[in-house]
Amino acid sequence: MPPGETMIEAHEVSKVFGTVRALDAVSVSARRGTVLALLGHNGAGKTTLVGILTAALPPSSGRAAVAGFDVTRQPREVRQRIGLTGQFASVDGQLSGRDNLVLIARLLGAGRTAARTRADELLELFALQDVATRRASTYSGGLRRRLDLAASLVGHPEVIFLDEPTTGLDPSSRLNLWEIVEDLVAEGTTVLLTTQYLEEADRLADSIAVLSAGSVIASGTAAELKAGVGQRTVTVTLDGAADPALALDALRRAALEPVTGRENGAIVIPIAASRDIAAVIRALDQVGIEAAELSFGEPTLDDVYLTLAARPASALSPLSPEPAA
Ligand SMILES: Nc1ncnc2c1ncn2[C@@H]1O[C@H](COP(=O)(O)OP(=O)(O)OP(=O)(O)O)[C@@H](O)[C@H]1O
Repeated sequence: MPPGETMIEAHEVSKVFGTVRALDAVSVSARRGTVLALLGHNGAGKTTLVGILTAALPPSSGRAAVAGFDVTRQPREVRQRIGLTGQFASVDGQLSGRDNLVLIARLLGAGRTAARTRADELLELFALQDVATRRASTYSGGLRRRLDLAASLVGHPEVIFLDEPTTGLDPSSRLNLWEIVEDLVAEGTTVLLTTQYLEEADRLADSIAVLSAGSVIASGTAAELKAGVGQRTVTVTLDGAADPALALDALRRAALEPVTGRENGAIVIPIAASRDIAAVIRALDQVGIEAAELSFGEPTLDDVYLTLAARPASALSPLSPEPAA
């Protein structure tokens, strides 16, 4: 399959459990070698969508395909091409890390020698050699996640589903896992990631879909989402001798809209473009004020999330068009 091929696609997928509409006409897609992140509070529908895309759960309506195979009509082909981690973990705590990987390779049909070779490759890739013969139940959280991810890769999947891969990990284990995911993606693996950590989506995801009560309420790149709700700002801290009123006046004359910030009387200036940073400095310079400190603030995904969460459900609409399938 050539690069750029759509590897994950859900088109108007709905799922109804009795009276609960867990998913309502959800459309998402991801191209080969990219990361799609699903964000959403508990109960938003992330697990249900992952269940449908992994051919574990039939959709009530709509269609979904993974690696070009329809999840309803070709579930076997789909399952052969995917790896699952997280809430779907298949690691047996009573077995060593190595025996887990060998067992999975054998279950996937590899011969004894090939299974051992694959296990050793993965132990090396995930730096698990030193603990390879220890029971998995004795592993730390970080080691367990690495083994879990290694287990999902035994069959060389084209698409992997990472369900909250770093929840509960310390910062260095989290970073380590992010680097592994980035390497896999660089080699062409496609990743669907569910996460509660906006920083994780920001770092790893090429595109993000925000789910709320079964609907996609926003989608796009992290930058697009931030531009949709966030506001870039310049924050200026004056030194004690400078007159804040004079500074505010000068900034207003430069067609800027400064507000006095909450901390240390700092002045916060919303800006539309990078050139406005220069306008801030020029305006202050013209009245002989030098900023003691000047910082530039990008909206964060947290801003996006908080803004979306604050909107009444009736006002929710996608911030940007769905990425083309
Ligand atoms: N088998 C089921 N039967 C009935 N309702 C279900 C079933 N599975 C999920 N739901 C409901 O569907 C909605 C979406 O659940 P889902 O587990 O997909 O959300 P989620 O975003 O994955 O949440 P979490 O982060 O808690 O796993 C919830 O209201 C949930 O209670």
